[in-house]
Amino acid sequence: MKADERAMNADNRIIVALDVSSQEDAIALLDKLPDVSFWKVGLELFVSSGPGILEILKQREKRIFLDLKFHDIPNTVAGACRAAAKYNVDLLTIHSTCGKDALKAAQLALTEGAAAVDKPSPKLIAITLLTSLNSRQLAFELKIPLELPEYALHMALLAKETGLAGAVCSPQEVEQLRMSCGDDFLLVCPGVRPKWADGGDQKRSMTPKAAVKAGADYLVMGRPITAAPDPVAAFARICEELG
Ligand SMILES: O=C(O)c1cc(=O)[nH]c(=O)n1[C@@H]1O[C@H](COP(=O)(O)O)[C@@H](O)[C@H]1O
Repeated sequence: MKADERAMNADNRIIVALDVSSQEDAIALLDKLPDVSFWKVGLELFVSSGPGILEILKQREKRIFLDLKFHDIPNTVAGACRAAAKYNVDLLTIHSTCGKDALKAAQLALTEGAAAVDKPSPKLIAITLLTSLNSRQLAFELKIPLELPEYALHMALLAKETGLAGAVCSPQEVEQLRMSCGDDFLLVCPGVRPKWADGGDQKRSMTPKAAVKAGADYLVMGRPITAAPDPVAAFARICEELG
């Protein structure tokens, strides 16, 4: 995505996470927030209610981020990507820590899978380091000897070198990743928190405005909107803060 495309409306930049456990609850959120144009279907909803929600989102002409965070051997992630291609979603996730062979196999299978069903290929984006982890956990639980920013950059570059379309990173690393990965590399940031929202389990947060200023193409937000007492007002307030 080029810089001019990045200068889009605030509400087009926000991807709202449909982190609910049933299709009925998901539809209730879609009904409540008709102005949201980009939705994320993640593990909770996909595992509990299957792919039906994707068809519903398509019927409503919404863009879809299918966040299944694949993490497996090359043959398995390739099979999963080939199968996911038929859903005709916009974004799909895989962990960079699968390694280059798996990332390459996944990208190739996704492209082939999309061509086989005559659909555009979803953009495959790689998780660098989950936003729920901090540098202490990286060092002492995961035993990664690199500093956190260096590790996140390394994971993003692995994805870029393998031909993936972009990466998922915390807003705290997005400026550095943007500088190193260039303007054509899609950078999607979860772990975004307005000042007035609860941080929850997110450890490397920034405000929506700061994240965009630092170079994020898209912001992924769930609870600050969906668990707010008034989700419509929360979404409107975030759009207003983004300017
Ligand atoms: O891939 C993701 O979207 C993701 C990656 C990551 O590192 N951290 C992260 O929070 N996410 C997702 O972003 C969403 C954040 O939700 P909230 O914390 O409720 O805003 C959740 O659906 C997470 O699964």
